[in-house]
Amino acid sequence: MYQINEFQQRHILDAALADRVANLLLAAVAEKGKASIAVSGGSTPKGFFQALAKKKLPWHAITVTLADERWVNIDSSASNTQLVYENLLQDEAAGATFFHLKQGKTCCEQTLSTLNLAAERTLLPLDVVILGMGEDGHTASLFPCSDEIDQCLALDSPALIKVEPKTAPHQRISFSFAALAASANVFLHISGEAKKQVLATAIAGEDSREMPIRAFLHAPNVNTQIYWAE
Ligand SMILES: O=C(O)[C@H](O)[C@@H](O)[C@H](O)[C@H](O)COP(=O)(O)O
Repeated sequence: MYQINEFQQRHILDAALADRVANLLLAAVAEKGKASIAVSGGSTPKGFFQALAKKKLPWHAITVTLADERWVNIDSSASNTQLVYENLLQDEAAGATFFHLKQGKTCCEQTLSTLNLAAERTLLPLDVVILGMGEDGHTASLFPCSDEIDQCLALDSPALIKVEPKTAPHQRISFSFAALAASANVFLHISGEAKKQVLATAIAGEDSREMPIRAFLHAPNVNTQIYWAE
């Protein structure tokens, strides 16, 4: 399932999404004493990150992580971690805990199993998930071109998996569809006409292996809130 929220300008979307997410995080902390959020990298979320960072929230009780990360050093311009440190873990949000997806020297089985245990212990199920979407219909690092696509979408996959996209650079570590879709609050943040067309194509078809975002749009038990601006 999905709902579409359209905004005329990106900064209005950013403010509205930050308000909504702040309320959800606050409610989760009030209920459980802690909250977790997975955000996406890419070029779209910067303004949203900066708006959310200014919210007065009990950030010390909030864990921030990424829906996916590229296996690159934090000083690389391709690092989503760097993007989050520079734009979200600032201002009020500087007090949040960050759960790193790139831990250990290599992205091997041992690294993944340690990471999965730590995620299970500290942040799953995610209270809030913010997804982006690529023009090929990928979301997080659930890439249609990858050999791991079945594992990306399988309901019994581990929360964190290794993905090697064939049409995008870098080895990735990504939350699986199952782990992301287990969140009660899944958002898809996109902007521009091209993404609107991609969304229309995704909505019109069924095959999630072809466009992984479809898994979030069509699953009856997931209500994906789409935030789109011009
Ligand atoms: O690390 C990443 O690349 C992502 O998390 C990815 O899923 C991203 O959200 C989309 O590719 C959209 O990226 P843009 O916002 O740059 O279009």
